[in-house]
Amino acid sequence: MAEGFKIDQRHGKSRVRVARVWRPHSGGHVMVEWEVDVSLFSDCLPSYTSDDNSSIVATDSMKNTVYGKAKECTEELTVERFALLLARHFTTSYPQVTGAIVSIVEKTWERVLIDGKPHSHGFKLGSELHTTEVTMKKCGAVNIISGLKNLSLLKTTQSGFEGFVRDKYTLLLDTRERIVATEVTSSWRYKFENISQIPPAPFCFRQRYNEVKKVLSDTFFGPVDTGVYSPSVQNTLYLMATAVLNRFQEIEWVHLRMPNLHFLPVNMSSKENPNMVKFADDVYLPTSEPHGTIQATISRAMSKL
Ligand SMILES: O=c1[nH]c(=O)c2[nH]c(=O)[nH]c2[nH]1
Repeated sequence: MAEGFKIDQRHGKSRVRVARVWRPHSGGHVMVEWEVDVSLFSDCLPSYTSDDNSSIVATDSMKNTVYGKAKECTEELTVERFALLLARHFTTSYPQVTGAIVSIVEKTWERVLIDGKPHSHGFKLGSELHTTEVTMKKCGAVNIISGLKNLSLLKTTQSGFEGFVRDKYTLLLDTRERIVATEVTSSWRYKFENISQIPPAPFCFRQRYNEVKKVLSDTFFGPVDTGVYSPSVQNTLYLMATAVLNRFQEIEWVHLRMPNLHFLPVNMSSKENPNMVKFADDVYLPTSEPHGTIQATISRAMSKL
């Protein structure tokens, strides 16, 4: 590189919003809403060091490609497969592009049920987001990460926190009875390392996403009648992540970020009315700030063989 500098660079288009509707003759409409980020590793150093833009793939063209490819996809597909398709396109179409990162966030438009019957073209927005980040090199090496955001979970009992460090700054009392609430952000890596290893249908990334979400929330809650006691968010996070790894062999690691959204006991009193509100596991002050944040990445230990 000229002038004794090194440069590490990529360029792309962020927050390309696209919705795609499929209208099969046989049944109800299918629709998705995506926000796509594309970032390309490409040999275009002269554009940084001079006025030579001749090797730049314009970010405007990247945006147009998102819409062009959405149009060309005549069959419903998942965010993972759309990200793979875009990454493959960019890394094979331009000699100077050596790699691509395509990230997509999908909103959950769910088919409406009216009196238990699925509506043919009516959808309502769920709160969770399905995310993916596909990194691909020209040779077809891939890294596929999927995830979810905004999965809000709460238990009114079967949670406590005791035995933690006590020093002069500690005010929190030990408890075996509290509300635990969180908004889970998770990501997990599929072990497929080359596009040739990605299983064709019936393997479905959306189905796997739904199954992972179910394993995470079922583990958080425990059995319907009895629940399961949580001694800390840390322990619950660990059980959630390991349940996913035990269930799905094609998942290599799971990252979980779980804010501890505190519901504080309400006690209110005055001299005249010392017991106006005396906390008896009934009245809480929900808070979002400040909150604890517990996060970990859990993977399988390497076999000692
Ligand atoms: O489950 C918890 N983990 C903590 O690390 C922590 N810290 C705290 O103040 N409350 C809690 N609860």
